[in-house]
Amino acid sequence: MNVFASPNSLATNPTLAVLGFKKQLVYHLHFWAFIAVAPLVMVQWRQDHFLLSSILILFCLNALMVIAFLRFRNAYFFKGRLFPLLAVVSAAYSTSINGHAGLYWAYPAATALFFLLPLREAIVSNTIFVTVMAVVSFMKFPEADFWRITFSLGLTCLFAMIFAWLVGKLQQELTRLATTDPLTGCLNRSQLADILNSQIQMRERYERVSSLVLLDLDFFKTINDQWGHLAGDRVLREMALRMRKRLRESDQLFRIGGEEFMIVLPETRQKDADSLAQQLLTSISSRPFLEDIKITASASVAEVCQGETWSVWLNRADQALYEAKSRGRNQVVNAVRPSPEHLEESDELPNQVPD
Ligand SMILES: Nc1nc2c(ncn2[C@@H]2O[C@H](COP(=O)(O)OP(=O)(O)OP(=O)(O)O)[C@@H](O)[C@H]2O)c(=O)[nH]1
Repeated sequence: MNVFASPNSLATNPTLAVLGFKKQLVYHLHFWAFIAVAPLVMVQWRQDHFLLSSILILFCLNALMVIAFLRFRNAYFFKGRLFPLLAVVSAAYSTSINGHAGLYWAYPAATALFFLLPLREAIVSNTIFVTVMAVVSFMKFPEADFWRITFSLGLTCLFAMIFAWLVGKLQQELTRLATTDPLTGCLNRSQLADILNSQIQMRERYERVSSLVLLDLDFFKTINDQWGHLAGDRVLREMALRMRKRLRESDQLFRIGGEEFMIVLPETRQKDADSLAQQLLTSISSRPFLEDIKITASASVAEVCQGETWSVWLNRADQALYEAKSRGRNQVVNAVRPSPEHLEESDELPNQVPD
C-alpha cells in the first residue's frame, strides 16, 4: 500500500477528487505533521520534558488514528479536531519551556488551524492562540521580541486565513460544478448512487420509504429539429423550473440524460409519488413552452423495496418508463415490485431508456 497516496486519487476521477478535497487536505496535514513531530517526542523526552513529550505522543497517536480512519473507514476520527487543539497547546507550552526553539512551531500550528477547522472556528481559535502566545512571549522574551513575535504570528494567521478562505470558496464552486448540470442547475449523476443508497438505508434502518420518479420528454428530438438546439435548451431549462416549483425542499432533482430527469422523493409512498408524477406531466403538457412549443412527457414511479440495491431500484423505474413510452407516451407507469432473484444484482448503472 502506498502511504503517500491520499484517499482519493486526482488522476482517476476529477469529480471524486473535488468532493474528497477536504479529506485529502486533512490526510496530508496529519501525515506530514506526524513525520515532523514523531522525532521530537524522543528529543523532548531526553531533555526531561515529560509533559511536553506526552502531549506530542498524543498528537502522533491522533495523527495515526486520523490517517487510519480516513484510509480504512473513509471517516474522520474526532472530526479532525484534536490536531489543532494539541498543536496549539504543545506550541504554547513548548515556547514557555524551550523559548525560541518552541516558538518556531507556533507558525505551522496556526496555519494548519485554518485548513482543519471551519473558518469562524479557526478565527476564534487563532485569536485565542495568538493572545496566549503574546502573553507567553511577554513573559519569556525581551519586549522587542514580544512585539516581533506577536505581529509576525498575527500576520501569518491573516495570510493563512485569506488563503484558506479563497481555497474554500474555490472548492465550493468546483463542488457545484462537479455535482450540477450547467444547463438546468439540476444535480448530475455524480452523487446519484450515494443519494439512492442513503434512501435505501433509511428504508432498511427506520422503515422510512422513499420513491423515485423518472421523467422523460416525448419526441424531444423533433423540438430540436423543428425549433433548433437553443430552443431545445431553453425548453429543458424551463422544464426543470416547472418541476422545481412543484417539488419540496427535501426532494432532489437530477438530470440524468439529455431529456431525462430523475426525482428522489424522501419519505414518499408509491401512491403519493404517482400523483406527483401525474401533476408534473400536467404542468408540462398544459402550458406551451416558449409560448408556442407544445410538449408532453412520460414518467415512471418506483418505491424502494426491502433488500434491493440502488441499481435494481433504478432499473425497475427504467423498465416502467420504457413501458410508458411503448404504451403511447404522456402517461405515468408504476414499476413492478422486484422478484427475489433480482435483488442481488450488482451496483452498475442501468442502461438509458431505449429510444
Ligand atoms: N437542446 C438539447 N437537446 C438535447 C440535449 N441533450 C440531448 N438532447 C437531444 O435530445 C434528443 C433525444 O432524442 P431521443 O433519445 O430520440 O428521444 P425523444 O426524441 O425524446 O423520443 P422519446 O424519448 O422516445 O419520446 C436528441 O435529439 C438529443 O440531441 C441538450 O442538452 N440540449
